[in-house]
Amino acid sequence: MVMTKMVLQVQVESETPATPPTSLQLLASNQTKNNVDIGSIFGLDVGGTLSKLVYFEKSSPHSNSHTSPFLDSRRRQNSDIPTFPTSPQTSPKNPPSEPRSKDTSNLPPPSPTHNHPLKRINSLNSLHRHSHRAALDEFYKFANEHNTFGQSGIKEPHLSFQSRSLGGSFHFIHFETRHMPSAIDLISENGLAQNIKNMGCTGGGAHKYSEMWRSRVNINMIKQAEMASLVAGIEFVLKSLVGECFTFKPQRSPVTSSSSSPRKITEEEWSRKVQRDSIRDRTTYPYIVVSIGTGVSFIRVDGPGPSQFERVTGSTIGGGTYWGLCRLLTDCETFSDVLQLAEMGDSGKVDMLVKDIYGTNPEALRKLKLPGNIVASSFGKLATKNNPSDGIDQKDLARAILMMTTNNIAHIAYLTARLYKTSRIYFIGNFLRHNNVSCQRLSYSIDYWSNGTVEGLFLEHEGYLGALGAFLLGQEGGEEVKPMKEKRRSRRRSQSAGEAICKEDVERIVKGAEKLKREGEGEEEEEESEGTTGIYGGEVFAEPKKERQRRVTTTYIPNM
Ligand SMILES: Nc1ncnc2c1ncn2[C@@H]1O[C@H](COP(=O)(O)OP(=O)(O)OP(=O)(O)O)[C@@H](O)[C@H]1O
Ligand SMILES: CC(C)(CO)[C@@H](O)C(=O)NCCC(=O)O
Repeated sequence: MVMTKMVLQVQVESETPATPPTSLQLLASNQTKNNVDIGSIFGLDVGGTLSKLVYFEKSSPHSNSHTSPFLDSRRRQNSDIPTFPTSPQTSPKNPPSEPRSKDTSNLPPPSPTHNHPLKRINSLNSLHRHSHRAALDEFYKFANEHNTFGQSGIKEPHLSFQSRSLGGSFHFIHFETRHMPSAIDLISENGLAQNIKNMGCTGGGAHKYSEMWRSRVNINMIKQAEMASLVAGIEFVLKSLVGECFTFKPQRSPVTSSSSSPRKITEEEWSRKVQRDSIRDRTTYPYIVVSIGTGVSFIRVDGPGPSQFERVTGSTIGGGTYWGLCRLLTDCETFSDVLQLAEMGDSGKVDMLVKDIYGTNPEALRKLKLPGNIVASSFGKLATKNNPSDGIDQKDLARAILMMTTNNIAHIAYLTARLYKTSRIYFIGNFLRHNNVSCQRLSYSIDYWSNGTVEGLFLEHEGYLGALGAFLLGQEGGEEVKPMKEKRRSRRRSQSAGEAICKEDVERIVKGAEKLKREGEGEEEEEESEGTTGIYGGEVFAEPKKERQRRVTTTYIPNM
């Protein structure tokens, strides 16, 4: 039976909340603030869908060490350090109860950067004052007593980590951005606003909601640029935390050159979670960051400096697309419900495969250089059926939308990495939260297309890097960090939101495509000899005639 929701429920949600402040809020905003400002413990990232709040809990001189699956880099220089183990059975988000030990003492200490180990952290030092301590204790009591807040606030205690260099712990909360007015109310109603004057904030909402924060609770948003915050957060966790970075690899060992017969590599096998090393030295750069939020941003990071990055392109097909379409086409009410549904679905019922177009004639497929069972067109099968919904469940739709979104991102990420000659792509953003299907598909796709020369990498704090960055940059004086080549940004971007690619993007892509074509022509014989390859289907055929060339600079930590 067709389960597709046929009725479109139009929910009008005020974009810029128009509700006037309540009397309580006005009272709060008019309140004379204390001579105390604990705002420097926060970093807020207000995105198109989710708002992420990081707060830093300064350790009191006698407090015990906070228990956390993550360790900062100072500790990893000792031997026998427990790390975040990686095994096929281990969910990336659920660390097993007994961490294994691994000697990482041979790793060099992290190189100092603009944001590590935060020497100029005067704003945090002032928090030791008696007056601040009382305000902090009040906030920590409130925050630590709850795991949920208001309409959609959720604390994620498993992500908390201690930073010895900063002398305290980071904690993580998120809520839906559409509930911003009630989030501000919550702060106000609990008497927390009077001790906060300035707060580091990033994301589009740092601008959009700044006036609301000021008028309702008299809190000033110290705005940090979105991409600079993301990069600062990434650099910080990569240099500071053991167990932060991981990828997925196949369960079986890769095909060897000695194998003579064609071998199927199924996507299902690409499920072995493997821990990856953090940033070691300059050879890590450049790398690509793909931030999969509501929309998708692609950033090239050239070095550890505060402005050594550039947002090189974007895609409108992101987490918002996935969640938006699923809300329309399924009955799921939460993002985690729809991910669970997708895990059970079969996108093959919806997607049109190459063999649906070509038939199974091996000669024709050989000429096309595509195997028959890869996807030719996402959702294409529905275009040619008499009744498109026949035999299709919500779970199949959820899976197909997930695959379509993920494949599209993987494709752009791979081309971006080729264009900028990088071997590392860090995928971040809350679209990947508890989303093993997409993480595995991204790892698999990137490895496959690049012939093992580029690696898709993931971070445990994937959704909080902007918030962490806003906190960190705020400590450094609160000045907005401008990306490199800011001047080039005077390039004309279309005013139309729908027109995602600007002229320079097109020129770059065309140049890149021409270059790839030239390279491809030069390598034609080699390509031929590598046999038929393809991706997108439930499985991929690889007919390698020679061993893959691995040029990945990442140090491989053997899976234990
Ligand atoms: N609880 C949730 N509610 C809604 N979406 C969720 C949830 N958890 C994960 N997601 C996914 O994460 C996406 C938002 O990710 P993220 O928080 O990184 O982006 P954002 O900051 O809101 O967006 P942008 O950076 O584009 O402004 C959603 O579009 C959805 O795909
Ligand atoms: C608008 C932002 C940067 C907000 O985070 C993000 O949603 C995005 O990168 N969207 C894609 C926009 C583009 O097409 O470049």
